[in-house]
Amino acid sequence: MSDSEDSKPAAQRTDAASRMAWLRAELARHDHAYYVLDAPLIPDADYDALFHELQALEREHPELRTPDSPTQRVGGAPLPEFAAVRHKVPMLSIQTETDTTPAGAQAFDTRVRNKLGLGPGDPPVHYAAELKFDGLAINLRYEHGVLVQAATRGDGETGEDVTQNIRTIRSLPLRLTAPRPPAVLEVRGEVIMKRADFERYNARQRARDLPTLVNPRNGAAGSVRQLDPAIAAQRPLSFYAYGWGEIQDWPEQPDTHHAMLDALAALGLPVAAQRTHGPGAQTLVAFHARIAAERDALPFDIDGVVYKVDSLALQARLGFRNREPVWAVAHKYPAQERKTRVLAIDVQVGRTGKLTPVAKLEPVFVGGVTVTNATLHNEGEVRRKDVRVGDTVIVRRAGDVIPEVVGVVTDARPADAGPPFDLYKRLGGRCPVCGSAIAREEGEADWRCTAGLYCAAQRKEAIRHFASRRAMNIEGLGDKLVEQLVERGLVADIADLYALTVEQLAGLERMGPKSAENLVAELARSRKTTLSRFLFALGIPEVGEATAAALARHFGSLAALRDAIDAYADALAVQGDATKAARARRLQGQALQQVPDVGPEVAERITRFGSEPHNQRVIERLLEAGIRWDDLEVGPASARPLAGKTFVLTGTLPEMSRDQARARIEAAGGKVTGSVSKKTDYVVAGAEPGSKLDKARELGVRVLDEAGLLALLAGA
Ligand SMILES: NC(=O)c1ccc[n+]([C@@H]2O[C@H](COP(=O)([O-])OP(=O)(O)OC[C@H]3O[C@@H](n4cnc5c(N)ncnc54)[C@H](O)[C@@H]3O)[C@@H](O)[C@H]2O)c1
Ligand SMILES: [Zn+2]
Repeated sequence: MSDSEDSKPAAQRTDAASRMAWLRAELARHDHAYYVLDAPLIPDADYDALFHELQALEREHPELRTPDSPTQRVGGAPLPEFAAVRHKVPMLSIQTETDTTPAGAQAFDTRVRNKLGLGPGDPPVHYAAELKFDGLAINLRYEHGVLVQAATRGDGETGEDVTQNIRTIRSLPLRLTAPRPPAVLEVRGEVIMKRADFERYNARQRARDLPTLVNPRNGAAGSVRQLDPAIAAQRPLSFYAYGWGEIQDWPEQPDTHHAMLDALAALGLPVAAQRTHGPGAQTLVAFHARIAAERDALPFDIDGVVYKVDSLALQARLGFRNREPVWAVAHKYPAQERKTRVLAIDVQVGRTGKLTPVAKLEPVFVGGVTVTNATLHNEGEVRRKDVRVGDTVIVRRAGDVIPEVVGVVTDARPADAGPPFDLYKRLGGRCPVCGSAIAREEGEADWRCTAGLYCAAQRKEAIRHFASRRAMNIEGLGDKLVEQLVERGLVADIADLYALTVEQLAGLERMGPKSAENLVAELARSRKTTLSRFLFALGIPEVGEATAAALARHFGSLAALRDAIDAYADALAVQGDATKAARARRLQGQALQQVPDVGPEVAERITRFGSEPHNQRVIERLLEAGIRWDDLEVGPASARPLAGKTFVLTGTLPEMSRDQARARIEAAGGKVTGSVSKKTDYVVAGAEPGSKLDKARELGVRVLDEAGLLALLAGA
């Protein structure tokens, strides 16, 4: 028994022993989730706190340290699906400086100087400083300049062979650029996912209502350890070198860390530009401060900076302790992920009407700011993550990205947690800003408010779009002015624009009487427009310039388009279709879907928008304000071969449904009526026709079968 053990009360020791056992088990559980499954259960900061607590207890009670303690190893077990790679030089961890103030750099310098036996009068030690990337450590083996193998760190001794996946990283040279490369050069560095690539990937997944990546680190680790290289190839990854392993036969090998990195860069390997080297702790303190200021603007996440003794000879003298180099330390920044509690889930209406669930949080300091709201993106995401009111969640804020909830700590769900999130129920089907109906198209991830012309949340955007050059082209109605008009209550919707007076406008910031007069004249001029511009200007979701033009060309007048919308709304409302296919067929026959480029989704969007009473009222008021255009002669004559002809349909056609036949006749300019008279030009008869066929024969009206109708439609 050691003296220290004797001097401690027995009770305290058993407490420590049981706490340490618990910490070991807890850390082992988190290691498995993090390293093997790539699915962490808690934020890194919490993990680090547990880890440091265990380290401190082991320092205090060395006799209670066990060989299987997580402090005695690095990383996690390799996945059995990958071939094992035995590292020639172990891949170690790195010591973390817990003090996040400049004193952290000072403490490292002091430790190094003491170990080297340097006194206050001795010259400063030179250091290299670089970024601490937050990704997955990889060892790249180049033999005679050719990449032959890539391996993960694994448990430090044995990693996984991930060569196939690593080859998909575009920025990695498969061959080094040197006339006489080293016989063997193992390059070590981090595979990461840049923030923009991560956001883009997740946005795409969200739009398709598919699972997203938790954070860039997990994205990188998960992609590299993906069993299917084709999937890995779809995930955009990057690599940065920061070290090396085995080296054979490299005559010009430099003798400092910073010169080694320069040499790696010269060989064509990606090395981050953010690094420095110089004498003493002040070099490190300055670098820590500089990178803290640049952190948000970096294209990737970092969790700190790394300091290394620059001279490789001194590094060798300092050596390793506890599987960590004594000559290096990681100095962290405040965490970008933290735990907190969900107080409520609100729904926000975006400027385009998109409804976004937002978690109201117990305030938490993360990524350098206090966060009280975090986006949950859309209903599908909330359900996949199963976020509920009362839950403890992990919140992430990195760079300038909006804070988001990355996951739930399910262990911590209270008994009285809220029910699974249901956006429609939560809102009672109404927009929380304007009370209009909300809708979501099939296959879409987002719910939307349907009253784009009326909803206060969408006001500014609606006016901006209405006035834009390719819409109503109202010159002088810039963003700043739109803000003022809305904020001062002068304009609530686009129809109000036409009631603005010179006096009202002249009172606004940066508006003289002259520019006020000009704007009123511009507004007056804009009243004369085209149907296509007008439809585009309404900002109907999914209706861009091309679709607006197609609608105008097809229907020729607003009245005709309204009829088509009414008919579509009726068709949508029909209940009791046995199958999806039957419903799709019924809608397909509708006039709206005969417009080029207008499929079922767009037709439904147009219908929702056009049937919304608030929107209708705004359109009425625009017309009352004098907006006008010349209706179009619908289509060139060749496109309307049935103009002026009247049809009656009877019986079942072999291919087309009756609705489809009717829509195609109408699209070609013909008219379909219900009963046969002398005015009827054609009766189209299918199988089991009724009395209409007899009537046609009686009156001598021409009778067609489906083939005959198709020939007419084709203009024959
Ligand atoms: N949330 C969890 O459940 C959980 C579980 C286990 C580990 N972790 C986290 O993982 C980290 C500890 O794991 P670790 O040992 O992989 O990493 P570490 O923080 O101990 O650092 C060592 C690693 O840093 C990386 N690195 C990045 N830039 C470097 C540079 N310039 N020079 C040298 N190395 C650089 C290397 O990949 C190296 O393997 C901690 O941040 C911890 O919070 C979290
Ligand atoms: Zn609304």
